[in-house]
Amino acid sequence: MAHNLAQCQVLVKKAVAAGAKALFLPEAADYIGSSGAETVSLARSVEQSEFVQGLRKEAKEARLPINVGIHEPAQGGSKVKNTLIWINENGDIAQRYQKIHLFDVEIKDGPVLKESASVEKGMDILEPFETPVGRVGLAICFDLRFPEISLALKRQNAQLITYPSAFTVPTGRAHWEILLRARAVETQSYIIAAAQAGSHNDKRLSYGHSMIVNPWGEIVAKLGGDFSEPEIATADIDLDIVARVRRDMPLLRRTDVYPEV
Ligand SMILES: O=C(O)CNC(=O)[C@H](CS)NC(=O)CCC(=O)C(=O)O
Repeated sequence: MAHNLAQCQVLVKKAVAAGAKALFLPEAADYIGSSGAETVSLARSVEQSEFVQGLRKEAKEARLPINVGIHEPAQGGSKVKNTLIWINENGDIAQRYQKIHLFDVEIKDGPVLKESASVEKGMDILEPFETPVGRVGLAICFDLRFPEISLALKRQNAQLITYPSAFTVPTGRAHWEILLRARAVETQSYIIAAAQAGSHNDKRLSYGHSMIVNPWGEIVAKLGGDFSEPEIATADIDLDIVARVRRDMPLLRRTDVYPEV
């Protein structure tokens, strides 16, 4: 966790140097455990987490809002929450989202993961909130495969939607870009997808390819999948483009035919 904090501090420096108004870090940026038991044993409350406290300090010193995926202990102690927090420019934790969809897969000759064994599922979509870069809606990684969340966030006037992730390599290769661009086109929003890249331990490898997609579905910034040091992708967020795309092509829902989400 100390190492991950140091990596994130490199990213804060790079974001400040680039003149960024906000920094979006990946899912589970505090650590990736090599087993469910390890993931649970490492979880700390935000007050007790050196990782979170360290980032709060960075945010405050740089006056830079930071969105970051972390683990928190769930009630009872046998599971964790896969949480995404918004640390504002004063260093305060202003928003919190708990991952709704948990990644349970058994892919032939590919990853076998059962997130629900160690993670408690979230029960709520968080209402989008105002930030210096626009109105942000939060979702995490596997949530990307469920357009209902992004549509609900759009209905509540999100202008940017985040998908901090640690995608597996085979599923990332097959689906990452197409899903992110689809969510951008459907919601006519900016999609910010900060991704973990490379090897975590013997068992886990992440796809990387962080991306920022504009409301027309164009990739406006993109990173690779292999790094010697942490990298940032930057893009101008132009809320006039959000307004224009929505005005030029209104996507009026037929909630008389299908349910509203
Ligand atoms: O394990 C942790 O501590 C952090 N959580 C994750 O990395 C999660 C659960 S294993 N990863 C995903 O949801 C990948 C989804 C994915 O790869 C896909 O949808 O294809």
